[in-house]
Amino acid sequence: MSLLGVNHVYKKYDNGAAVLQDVSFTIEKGQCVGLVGESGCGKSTLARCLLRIEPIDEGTILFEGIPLHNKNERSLKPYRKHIQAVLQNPSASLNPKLKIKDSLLDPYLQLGGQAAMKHFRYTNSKDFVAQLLDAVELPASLADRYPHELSGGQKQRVTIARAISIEPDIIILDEPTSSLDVLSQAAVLRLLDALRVQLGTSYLFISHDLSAVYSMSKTIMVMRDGAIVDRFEKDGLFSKERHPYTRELVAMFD
Ligand SMILES: Nc1ncnc2c1ncn2[C@@H]1O[C@H](COP(=O)(O)OP(=O)(O)OP(=O)(O)O)[C@@H](O)[C@H]1O
Repeated sequence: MSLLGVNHVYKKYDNGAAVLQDVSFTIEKGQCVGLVGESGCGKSTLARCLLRIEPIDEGTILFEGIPLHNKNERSLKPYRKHIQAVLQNPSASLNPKLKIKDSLLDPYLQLGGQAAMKHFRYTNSKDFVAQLLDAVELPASLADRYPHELSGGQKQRVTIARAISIEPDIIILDEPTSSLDVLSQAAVLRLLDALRVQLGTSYLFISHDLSAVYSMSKTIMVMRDGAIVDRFEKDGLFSKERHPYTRELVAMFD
């Protein structure tokens, strides 16, 4: 059984335009599935639907075979531990009034300090924060700073540390590097890849940047106007069988 199963999902906003159209895919344990498409095609809407920030109109979203799409906030709560997110803008994801250590502790404390851990060990809060900062290659001394005292790349590492702190099964990465400079982008992608291998986490890696998706993902899906128009294993990117739209993206990539 797949870790995440998305089946025939449709979504419209109140203004009526169809944003997601018959979207289906699966994610297996430890796998990175990439989703590429141009601005406005519906990528972030899909992320918000998977995170249940937005409801879907039709279809199913299953975690290990259990439907999530029809659960209310209360019955969804146990599943929040399994699916975390890292979004485009780290400044918006971190509470400016909280020190880094408090932001890092927040997901664990929200679970009532009950998260079952395989890789991190909670002995005390200081040590736990140090383990998390170390996992994202940041010095423990950043724990007492506020977000505005960190660079963009450091802030995004903190949001990654927050996401992995409760050892979720899946992380939805929605344009996680697009607000960073080129060097920080490459470093954050390398870090994410290493963490996937080390922690066995699965990713849905969403980006408009085909080269970033290509570097991270084993399976790649191409979205256009809310529909998945092509999907293939990474090795098949340059195949003649690719959808004409994928070939357009590849031509830009060259
Ligand atoms: N809350 C909303 N209400 C109405 N329409 C929306 C809303 N959010 C997004 N849309 C529309 O849905 C479509 C898809 O937007 P979405 O943000 O999912 O695209 P995207 O592929 O993530 O784009 P980008 O890469 O620019 O973030 C767009 O036409 C957008 O204008």
